[in-house]
Amino acid sequence: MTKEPAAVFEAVTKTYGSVRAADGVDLTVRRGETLALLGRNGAGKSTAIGMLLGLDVPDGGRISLLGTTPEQAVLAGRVGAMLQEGRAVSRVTVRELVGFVARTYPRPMPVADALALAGLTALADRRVDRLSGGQAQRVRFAVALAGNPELIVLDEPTSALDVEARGEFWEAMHGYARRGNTVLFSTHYLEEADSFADRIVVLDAGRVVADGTPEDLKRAAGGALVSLDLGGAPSAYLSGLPGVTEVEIRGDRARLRTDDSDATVRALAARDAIRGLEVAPLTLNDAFLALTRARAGATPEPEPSR
Ligand SMILES: Nc1ncnc2c1ncn2[C@@H]1O[C@H](COP(=O)(O)OP(=O)(O)OP(=O)(O)O)[C@@H](O)[C@H]1O
Repeated sequence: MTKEPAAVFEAVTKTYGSVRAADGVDLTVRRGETLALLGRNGAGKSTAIGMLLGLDVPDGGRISLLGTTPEQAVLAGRVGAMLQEGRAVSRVTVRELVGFVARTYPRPMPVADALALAGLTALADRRVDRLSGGQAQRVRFAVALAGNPELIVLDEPTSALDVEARGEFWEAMHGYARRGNTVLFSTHYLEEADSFADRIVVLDAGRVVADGTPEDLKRAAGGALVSLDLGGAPSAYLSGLPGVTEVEIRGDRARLRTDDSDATVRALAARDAIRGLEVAPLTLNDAFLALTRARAGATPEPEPSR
């Protein structure tokens, strides 16, 4: 197998009217990794995926896919995709549908392999319009596998699935990834990115704001959360306590982000300010919020009443 990266974005920009949907995206997707593109609604995930697949053209910068152009890679069946919408045809069986798509590619995957990888062997003779939502999604996965792709691109693949169907879907995807293939998926679900990706790239307002393993992201956003009841006492001093990087007051409760929770708690104790104390490690959700909130110019989520 050639050694070029699975995909490379270089200074990619895309503007829709006044919206910068891609604002200088630089990203290299390595072969064999499972990478999550994580971001809020409108962060630019679908735009990046559309350009990667050659469905949309960047205004500036360059994208290469498997060492060639997106168009060439897609035509050769080297890339499979599952995009957000897409209605299954009716009346044909699962096997017929996957076989039909496979025949349109130069070097297809054997249909039995695609069905097995998607966990559909037992459903091969079922009509595609008589499947549950989770099974129908796995059929779309089998269709994406039909060309025997080296890379598969999934735009929010599990957004409509329940927890069990989601688990089955990811099990199928892991079988494909274990063959040394590359998976790029977008998601809003932090837990999904955490559980299934080797690497998470956070997009915000068309920019890459973080890139690393889930653990890297938690570390980059810093430490722990210390929360306590204020008991009516003033709160201005909290931001000056050792380790504290961010203070949030909700009602009578203060939430402190700290990169040295021991020092913060000692300082609180010295002021006799420990009431209802809780110390919790930073979750991926906290890390994500901190990363997307910290961007200059980013629109913050509306905060509940302060
Ligand atoms: N064809 C288009 N015409 C105009 N604006 C667009 C178009 N496509 C995307 N946008 C805008 O570009 C921005 C990025 O959209 P995009 O769909 O890439 O985000 P996303 O991260 O995929 O969001 P979601 O999670 O909601 O799918 C948004 O502000 C969106 O409204």
